[in-house]
Amino acid sequence: MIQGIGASSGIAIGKAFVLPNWEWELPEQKIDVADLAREFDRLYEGIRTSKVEIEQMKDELREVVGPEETSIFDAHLAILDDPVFMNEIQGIIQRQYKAAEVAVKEAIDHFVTMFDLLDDEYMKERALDIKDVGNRLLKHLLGAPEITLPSDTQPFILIARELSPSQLVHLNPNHVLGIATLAGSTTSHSSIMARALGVPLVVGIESKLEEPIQTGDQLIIDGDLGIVHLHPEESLIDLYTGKQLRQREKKQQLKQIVSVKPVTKDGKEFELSANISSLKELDVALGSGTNGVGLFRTEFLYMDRTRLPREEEQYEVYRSVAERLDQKPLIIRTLDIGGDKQLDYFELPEESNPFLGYRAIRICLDKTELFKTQLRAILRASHYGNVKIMYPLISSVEEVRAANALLETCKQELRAEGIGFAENIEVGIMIELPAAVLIADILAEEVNFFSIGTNDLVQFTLAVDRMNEQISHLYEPYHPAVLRMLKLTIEAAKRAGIHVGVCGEMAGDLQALPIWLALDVDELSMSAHAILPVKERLLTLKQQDARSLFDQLLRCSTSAQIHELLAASQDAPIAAGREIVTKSSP
Ligand SMILES: C=C(OP(=O)(O)O)C(=O)O
Repeated sequence: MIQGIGASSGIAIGKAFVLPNWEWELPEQKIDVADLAREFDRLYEGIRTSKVEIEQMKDELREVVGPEETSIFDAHLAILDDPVFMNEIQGIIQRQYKAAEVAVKEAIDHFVTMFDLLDDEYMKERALDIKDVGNRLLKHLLGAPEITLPSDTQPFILIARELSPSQLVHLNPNHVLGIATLAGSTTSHSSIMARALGVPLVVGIESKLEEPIQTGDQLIIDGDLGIVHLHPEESLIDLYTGKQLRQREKKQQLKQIVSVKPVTKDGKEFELSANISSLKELDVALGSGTNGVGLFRTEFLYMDRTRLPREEEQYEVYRSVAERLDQKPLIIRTLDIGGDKQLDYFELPEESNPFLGYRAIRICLDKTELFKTQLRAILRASHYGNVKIMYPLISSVEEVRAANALLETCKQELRAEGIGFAENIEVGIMIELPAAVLIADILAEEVNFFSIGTNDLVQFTLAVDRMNEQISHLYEPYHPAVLRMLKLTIEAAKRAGIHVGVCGEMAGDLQALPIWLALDVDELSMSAHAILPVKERLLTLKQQDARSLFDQLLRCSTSAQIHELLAASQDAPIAAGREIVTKSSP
């Protein structure tokens, strides 16, 4: 039995598939003269495979959007035939005795830097094309870093050192029964994605691992207790099979409340919405009777690829989600990369504190073309549903105004082009920084809604890196300081009369429900799998009781006391007046 940390609940029983090393390592040593011919053969084979892949994508896209939109692929094919690009690569191999992948990487860097220096949008676009094609070629030369199915194509339990969000987007939840990682934290974006996909996940097993797990080993993953069982006995497998069955029955039973309104016993109604990061998560959300999408993490559209998605590609996805939601609200969060969300083709600077660094709205306000491309795509999609825009990581009014000014420019462009969009599209912000909480009253004057990002808000309030396993015990959503942050934000929104939701992981935590009830939050947006369990508990609660409980929570001086009160309220209906020893409210 290996004790780790449960990061996504559920049970998986099956065989291990151990992910080989993911690193793209470029060979350092030079090649021998005798190997020159072999390097050229590898290069030509890589080019051939890349061309076949591009032709296939072109055919697939032609069927969906028609031949006009596929010209980009012709441009990419032309680069692979371009004598200047190819001469550069061949020259590096021939004259400097470097391996084909090194030569390709150096040629990409050379042309991209050269084109980027020219103050010409067309050439900058060409630089992106070169990066895209070059990365595809590199992928084939180095061996594609994709999760491929084990050869017997049986569903498996994935074992990896750590999984990045961009690696997780490759996963087909039908093939992956569960995941265990040697490192990792429960609040990383990979863990959030695993929960969204409904895949059981245990992280941080490295220190307890006495023997390495091998592909083919029999395993049980218990995402609820954070345990991995290696080579379990038959009796244990039987025990877990029974537990798995009961969990499935519970899920079935919860389906009975899909169309029941999420209203407390004394009439407080919540909007229960889903967080999604891809179209595939939308099905689960719709099957859970979601009120809409309270957070579309669009950065995942930018992953699993070799270049930035174009306006048309983004528009197609946003429009498709908006249409499938059929006038239910769709809050699209603009690009939130940085921190643990990296893009292979978009090199972010090395930073000592990436979570405090060049990320999210800061990148968008710097790379305005990139931002405008996304804003245009969202605006165009707004013509087809109830779409709203949300900016992440806002720390000041200036940022909101700068983002809105770019939005206005995009609107003007679309008007001039005769393209339809929702003129009065609502704009909101994430409240995830203490600075935003403290000026929530001022920010509320600038926007239509707030959505509280508790994941980052906890991280920044407590100065605890959400990715750092060593201090994960300090990452405490039920810290008295966090409760005060939530109260300040929600009260500011209420005073200003704007809509306020919560879209961090706390929104789907059953324990936190009385807090939202007491503070009168409008919307809770969570992993689609959490919607029905949250609704089930909500139906048993009373807002009036939650208010009394919250008064007590505010008087707690420690997180332990807060947990104790919340846990007690979970075991029994909230008993107003249940007291523990607390200090008086400041
Ligand atoms: C929802 C949030 O954003 P992220 O995607 O960073 O988890 C949050 O911080 O609570």
